[in-house]
Amino acid sequence: TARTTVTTEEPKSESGGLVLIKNPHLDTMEEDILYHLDLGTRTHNLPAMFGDIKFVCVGGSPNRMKAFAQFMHKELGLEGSGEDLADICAGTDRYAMYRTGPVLSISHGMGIPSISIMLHELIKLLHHAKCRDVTIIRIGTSGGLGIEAGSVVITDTAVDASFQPRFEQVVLGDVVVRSTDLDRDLAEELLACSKEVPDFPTLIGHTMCTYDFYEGQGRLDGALCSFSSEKKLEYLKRAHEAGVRNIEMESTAFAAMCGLCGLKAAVVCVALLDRLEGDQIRAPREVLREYQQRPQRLIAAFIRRRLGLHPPAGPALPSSN
Ligand SMILES: O=P(O)(O)O[C@@H]1C[C@H](O)[C@@H](CO)O1
Ligand SMILES: O=c1cc[nH]c(=O)[nH]1
Repeated sequence: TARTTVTTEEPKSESGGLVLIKNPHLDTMEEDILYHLDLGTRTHNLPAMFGDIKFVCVGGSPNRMKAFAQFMHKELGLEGSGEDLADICAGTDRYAMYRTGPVLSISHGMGIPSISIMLHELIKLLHHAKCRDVTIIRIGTSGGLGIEAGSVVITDTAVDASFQPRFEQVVLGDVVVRSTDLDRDLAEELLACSKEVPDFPTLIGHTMCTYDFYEGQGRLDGALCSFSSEKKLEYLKRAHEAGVRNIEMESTAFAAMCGLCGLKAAVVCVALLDRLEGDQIRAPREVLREYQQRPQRLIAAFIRRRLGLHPPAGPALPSSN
């Protein structure tokens, strides 16, 4: 078990747009194998493959991230249908990665351990590839808190299950605490872009990140539950009063790791339900599929705007994700 709590207030040094790697050991390595991505510095020319990437989008499901890359391909007006985009990480089934134009789309699986492994390797990839001025966005799903199902939440602050803006990682037996600040200007820019996709509500709020979908998010419907429905509601209402508008399972680790490495980061998640009204996700699959597309449509509008591709093209997303 962990012994001490060490609070790190590591300053964000000026990176000149480059990705900051805070690991002196990396410089001494002759080769870096990005094992879970099936990529490496000896086996792949990472600057040639990825050097011009400007937008990285991550999300839990491999199919969602493939659908997003295909959608972006069309939105950017690139040649071909985009249906044949290849999985760059096809040699491993841990994560899936697609690129189209300056956009990289990668899956991260469920929960902090899974996204954290992916981010270590992705951030090193961006560093080895000498990428500059990269914006990274998590496009996900979540449980809403006091908001209508289908609403999209842009996170201003990622908080833990005690509503604190921190991410705790056990390192050599000590608990290391890292800040979970996200880029305020980016969140406001995304909110402004949401005016271009007016058919669903978009708001800014705190996002609570938990280590579990069931007990960890105060659900009564898991295999284990040791609390009453009153206690659950009391907890969720306290979260709401603290500014939490949605709950998911990756945002604190994502915010902490990207922030320390100098990446401008945002979290944009759709709410699949209002947790003040229930625990089970009852919406039909078709409805859930359309909900999942909402953050993708918002981010497409944002990327198009950043690239000067205005006004939005607006073709429908494929029905798969
Ligand atoms: O990336 P997604 O939207 O899949 O992430 C949320 C948080 C958990 O990973 C998962 C739980 O259903 O959904
Ligand atoms: O309630 C929910 C829905 C999606 N993802 C979560 O983590 N929680």
